[in-house]
Amino acid sequence: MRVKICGITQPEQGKAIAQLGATTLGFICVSASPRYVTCQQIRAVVEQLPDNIERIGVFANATVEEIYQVFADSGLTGVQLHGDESPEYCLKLRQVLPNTEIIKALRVKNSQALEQIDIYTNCVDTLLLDAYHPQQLGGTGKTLDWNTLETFNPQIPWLLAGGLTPDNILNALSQVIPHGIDLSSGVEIAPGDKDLRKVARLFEQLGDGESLIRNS
Ligand SMILES: O=C(O)c1ccccc1NCC(=O)[C@H](O)[C@H](O)COP(=O)(O)O
Repeated sequence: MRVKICGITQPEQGKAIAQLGATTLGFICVSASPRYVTCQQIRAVVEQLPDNIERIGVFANATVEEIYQVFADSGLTGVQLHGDESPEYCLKLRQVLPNTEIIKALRVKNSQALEQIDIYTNCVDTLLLDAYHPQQLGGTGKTLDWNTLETFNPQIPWLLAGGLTPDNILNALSQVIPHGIDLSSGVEIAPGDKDLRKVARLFEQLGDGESLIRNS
């Protein structure tokens, strides 16, 4: 199973989290976030990582040109769109960054919100479902209603996000079958400062629950 730990800010923490088993690290490129990192900070983390670790830049309502510039300067392998980006915008970004994974995050307010997801399946590589929060775009620690996702089965891979922790991950994965998971505040001491003991416990839980994780 793909495991993305998001909101990495420190090189030693990025390296340790990759060693613990993360397949993917996320970097917040949204300046209003307390987890915001510059290209220089992303590069400092990337330099510590083995090549097989995916490195995703998280953007919200940025211009294609802004994303291109950060992408060129920081050693990212993919882009996560966490704002109100349209399918047309996603297609334009795909032209500008071919051979780059594009993840569209959708903040799910209710079960109707799931209906609009189909319009993205031809425009991006991966979907990410996050919890809705009226003021914040992400990293909120709020969980989705996993019951509403029991039959969710889009045509492209998807990641479950939103308030996941080492304590609730097996419960979530007993109800929902994503291709991967994404955690941020649930493995933190403070925004941007990851708690390596919590990350280690997450991987212990995932190891213990292997038989539950049907889509690994
Ligand atoms: O994490 C942020 O600060 C953030 C700010 C603006 C846009 C997106 C942001 N995070 C996106 C993520 O991928 C988080 O991992 C996701 O929202 C889950 O967060 P959490 O509920 O804390 O696990």
